[in-house]
Amino acid sequence: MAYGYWKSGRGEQEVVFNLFFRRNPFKGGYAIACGLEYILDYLQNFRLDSSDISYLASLKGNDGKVLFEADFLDYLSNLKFSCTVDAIPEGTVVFPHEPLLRVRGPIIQCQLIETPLLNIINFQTLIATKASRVVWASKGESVLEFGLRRAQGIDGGLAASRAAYIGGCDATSNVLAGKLFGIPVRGTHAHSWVMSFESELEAFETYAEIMPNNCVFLVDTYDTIEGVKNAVKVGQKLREKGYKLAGIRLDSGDLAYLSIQARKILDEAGFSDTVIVASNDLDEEIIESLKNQEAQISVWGVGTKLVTAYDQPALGGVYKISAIRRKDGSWDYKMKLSEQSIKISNPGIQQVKRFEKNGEFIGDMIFNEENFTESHSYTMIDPADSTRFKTFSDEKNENLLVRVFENGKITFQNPNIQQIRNRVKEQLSKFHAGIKRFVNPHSYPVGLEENLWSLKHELVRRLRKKM
Ligand SMILES: Nc1ncnc2c1ncn2[C@@H]1O[C@H](COP(=O)(O)OP(=O)(O)OP(=O)(O)O)[C@@H](O)[C@H]1O
Ligand SMILES: O=P(O)(O)OC[C@H]1O[C@H](OP(=O)(O)OP(=O)(O)O)[C@H](O)[C@@H]1O
Ligand SMILES: O=C(O)c1cccnc1
Repeated sequence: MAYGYWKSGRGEQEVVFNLFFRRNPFKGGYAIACGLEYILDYLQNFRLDSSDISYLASLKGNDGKVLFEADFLDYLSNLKFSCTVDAIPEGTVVFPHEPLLRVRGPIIQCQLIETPLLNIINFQTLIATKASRVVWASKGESVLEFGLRRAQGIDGGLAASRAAYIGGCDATSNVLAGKLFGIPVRGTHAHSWVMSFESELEAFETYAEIMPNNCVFLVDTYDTIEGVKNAVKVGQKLREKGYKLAGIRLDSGDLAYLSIQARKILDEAGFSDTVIVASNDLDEEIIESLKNQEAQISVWGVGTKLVTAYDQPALGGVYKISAIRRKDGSWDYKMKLSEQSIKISNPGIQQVKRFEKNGEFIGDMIFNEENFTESHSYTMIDPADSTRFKTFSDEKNENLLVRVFENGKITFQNPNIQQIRNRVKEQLSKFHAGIKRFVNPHSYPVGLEENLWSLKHELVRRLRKKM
């Protein structure tokens, strides 16, 4: 496509693209925007070096001839990224059809970055959302991300650890993620530690001698209840030396039943401060169920199902063109038609206003920034049902998209990972709890500002007539 735009003399034509998703992941009521930091890094380093150009020069078409002419490759080797990018900051709660990113600039450049942008945002947004659900299920108890061993490759594992921390996990067992992103690292020990000794007791005792301050014993290698008793024996020795038995970990069997039994044994031996960690294919639904069963677990180790987003392995984010600059300087608004109304994209230079009343978010309005004036009162229409509308008068509001890249430079100070994680917490606390429930969540109102709604319907009529 880039070659086509260049060859037809349209490569520099100014356009606007929006990146958005159409459905909340996990049949949930929201998503958490994540991945902007990677995007800014990518855009800042965007270039094709000589090895890229040589590779492209070697590509042949179906006729066996060289695919790209030398002048085009020359153009590519001199290409500097000059688009203007607006984005919703990481850690913001977002909803279907809201542009998470808006890219404006020469069509060749906007197009070349489509796949990287989608790759980064789709994955990290998905994992941050999954993490926030797992954390919601844990009701404020600690969630440790244990996913690297089953993550989608090393780079996927790294990005997943970052997104999981942003989504609300407290720490990761991925030490590289700790080093690179400043995420706290935590972990216990594996069955192999126990199995490498003659007995479980000897394994725990040796561990306690070496790391008396970090004893969380995995008790299920042979028999969980016997394992808890062994942990208590070592705990008593630790106590005599002035240390504490920090915890035990359950990794198999009925986690509700075993945690209740383990709690009794620990309490009776005076270890009421010793925490019970659980792991084993946990996700938000199992955690919710275990809590309903009054499981005595206070730290949750969650791996595979979190970092692979097991029940929905991809967010369906897309990148659609929504405006093209005409020669006379005006915008020609664009949209994609579809038989399915959910797939009809929105036209315009889109921005999102989030309204707030008494500390609670009450609705988001997508509007066309061109020909838009700030006022006291706004009306938005439900895109799925034009008879439903919502009016906002004098309510506090905020435009969600901010300028992050302009004239080849980053123009936005991305907050540090801690601040992004705090933003998630703060944002989630301002939405009605109904959007967070797992079954049939409440649908938060997101509408089209009335002029954008009219523009969209006028365009649909015109496009359908043309066909
Ligand atoms: N009380 C419970 N209620 C709901 N789910 C549970 C409960 N206890 C454990 N689970 C979950 O059920 C699944 C049990 O997995 P599985 O059948 O592999 O059993 P296991 O005891 O782990 O066996 P193995 O010893 O082979 O690991 C896990 O996802 C676990 O988190
Ligand atoms: O279940 P997840 O959510 O992915 O959490 C991480 C899992 O990885 C480990 O299991 P593994 O079977 O690899 O055993 P190990 O502890 O003996 O290494 C750990 O014991 C957890 O069960
Ligand atoms: O217990 C742990 O620390 C652990 C287990 C599996 C994966 N990561 C960490």
